[in-house]
Amino acid sequence: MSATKGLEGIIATESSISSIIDDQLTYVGYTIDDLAENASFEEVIYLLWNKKLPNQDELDAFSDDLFENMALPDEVLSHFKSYNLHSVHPMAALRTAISLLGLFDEEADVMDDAANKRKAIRLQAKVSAVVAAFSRIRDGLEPVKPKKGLSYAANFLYMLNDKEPNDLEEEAINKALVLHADHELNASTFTSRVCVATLSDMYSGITAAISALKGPLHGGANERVMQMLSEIDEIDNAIPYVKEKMANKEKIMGMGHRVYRNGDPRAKHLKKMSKELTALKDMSKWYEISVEIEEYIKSEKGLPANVDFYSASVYHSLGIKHDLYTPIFAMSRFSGWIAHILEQYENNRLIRPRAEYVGPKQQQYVKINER
Ligand SMILES: CC(=O)SCCNC(=O)CCNC(=O)[C@H](O)C(C)(C)COP(=O)(O)OP(=O)(O)OC[C@H]1O[C@@H](n2cnc3c(N)ncnc32)[C@H](O)[C@@H]1OP(=O)(O)O
Ligand SMILES: O=C([O-])CC(=O)C(=O)O
Repeated sequence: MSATKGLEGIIATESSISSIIDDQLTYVGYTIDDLAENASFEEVIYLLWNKKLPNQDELDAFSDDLFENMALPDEVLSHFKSYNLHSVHPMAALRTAISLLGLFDEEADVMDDAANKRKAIRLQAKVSAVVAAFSRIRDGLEPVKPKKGLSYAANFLYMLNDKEPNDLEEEAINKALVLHADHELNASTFTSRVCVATLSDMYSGITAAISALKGPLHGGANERVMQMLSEIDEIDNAIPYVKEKMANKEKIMGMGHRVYRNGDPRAKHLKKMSKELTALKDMSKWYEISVEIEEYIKSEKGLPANVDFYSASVYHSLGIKHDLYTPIFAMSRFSGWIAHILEQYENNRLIRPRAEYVGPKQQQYVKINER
């Protein structure tokens, strides 16, 4: 037995949700390019959970169901007033709030298909309200209730800003949500599957996944990309900055990928959006600095930009606080995690790989006073 570091290249499960083949990403067989150009996030959630696109009636009913389930229990809202929101990361707050929501869901531990589908809707609906409410309460503002008739993307911005977004802002968030929804067996999705393969409940699987997404090598990279862009600040500083980072063996956030070698197919959509939005908001320098870094790292290390790289300047141009970038990623990825949790339950077996033991052997216990 010998170990494969980071499980690189190991096929750990079968799945019919999303695939990455020859650097092409598909959800249930639809290319990400097709979906990014045409689909609403609600259609994508439906697709991932039902393995088919909804017709108009199905979409209307599904969207209504999401809307009806967005309200948060008062206890979840009031718990945000019980600690210093300025001293915790919103991903930690999200992790706790979702776990807390489970305590108010009478079906949390009911494991049949129908109950799991109802919990799926509740979780997907409420996550956007949790992220928006956290941000508003942190700013000393009252949470805003969702508005009937708005899309999932528009409702999130409405609950966040107490203002309906314009078409371009709604389109940008919708596209970002579509692009981040699922990604085969990434670290957080794998985490959720490992968790529920013990027949633990959906809230536990999602809470575990949030915990994995939070890390800077995964979803946490998008916030750090914006931190890097802010530190660089001027285009002339970009290359000296990344050269110094690389000389210190530090990673450049938003660059590189375990699976894609020639480029992440989602990045070009975010790059285009970043170009358009930053130009419109008179913030082109963030796009230009990003391009400078991308080209330099590509030529020096052969590493492509990943999905986190251009999402940073997109969210910045929408006026979103930097530490909400990873929670927005989570909002989208809830749909993929839930699809994988449902798929795991459908054909479950405990996930329990082996470790190659490399520690000392044949040791003899020595009494404490003789050590
Ligand atoms: C949604 C997502 O999760 S997308 C990924 C988000 N994460 C990031 O953007 C963080 C920055 N990127 C990284 O840390 C990595 O590229 C990962 C974690 C995404 C993939 O990691 P791995 O597949 O394990 O690649 P690994 O870390 O082994 O890198 C291979 C080589 O490329 C280098 N490398 C990889 N990514 C980077 C980077 N971002 N900056 C500089 N060098 C890098 C490594 O130093 C290593 O070089 P070496 O062979 O000379 O030692
Ligand atoms: O697949 C991965 O390893 C990381 C990633 O891009 C994602 O989760 O979207």
